[in-house]
Amino acid sequence: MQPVIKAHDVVQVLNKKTVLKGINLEVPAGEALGIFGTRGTGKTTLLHLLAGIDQFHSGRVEILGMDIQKDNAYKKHLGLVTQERSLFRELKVAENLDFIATLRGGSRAVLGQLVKSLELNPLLKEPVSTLEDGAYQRVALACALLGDPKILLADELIRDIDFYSQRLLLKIVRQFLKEGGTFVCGFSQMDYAGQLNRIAWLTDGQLTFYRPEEAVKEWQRQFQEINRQSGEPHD
Ligand SMILES: Nc1ncnc2c1ncn2[C@@H]1O[C@H](COP(=O)(O)OP(=O)(O)OP(=O)(O)O)[C@@H](O)[C@H]1O
Repeated sequence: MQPVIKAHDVVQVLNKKTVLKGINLEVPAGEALGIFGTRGTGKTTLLHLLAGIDQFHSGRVEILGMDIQKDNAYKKHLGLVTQERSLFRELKVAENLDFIATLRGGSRAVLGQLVKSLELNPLLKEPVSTLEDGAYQRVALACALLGDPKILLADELIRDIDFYSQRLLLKIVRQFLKEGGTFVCGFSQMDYAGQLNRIAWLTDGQLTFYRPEEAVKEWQRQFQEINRQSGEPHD
């Protein structure tokens, strides 16, 4: 079967710095792929390029069989949760949801279902600017899933938020995957690797692929190596 996302030799240069140095990636339908990397390795850069927010320097990306530099139609099948808050801050939660549902052709039934499953009812009248991080991420995920996307891209979906919101968000992502969706997320805390099918580890502008348990082992190995070099105890 044709991968839903395919990147070939993608290079991105930002401010004269080559951030991505030849990304090759194939994501099959239904996969939960994590793009892992420490701070500033280029996870957001890669996700923004897949989402069509930023043009890239060279290479080729196909999403749902479309060359994204030539055909924009793939965007209606994407949902995106950005790392920076990108909803309308001064609008209420309900107004954000209504606006995005209208823009993306999301049905009232889907909107109602997302409000229920992400437990947004108590938040509907709140301005987005007042939400704490976990509540904000629940609204952001609802907005991304309006319009029934086939692919969900998310940047640090559950980092540094309350445990209850984390569990709700992961539950909805699992449901999205069960219904045939494809999930690609950037993350920087290896604790979440077990939620994913495969890890694409971004180092020095290139990806290395691991099974989640292998990635965890490699992370522990690197951690111990750093401790060893700095004279700290191993465990
Ligand atoms: N618009 C830009 N102009 C110039 N440099 C940029 C730009 N955006 C990002 N960078 C640089 O590109 C590199 C990768 O940044 P990016 O935000 O993609 O990393 P990241 O892995 O998502 O980091 P974090 O975990 O901190 O979010 C960093 O060195 C960053 O400073």
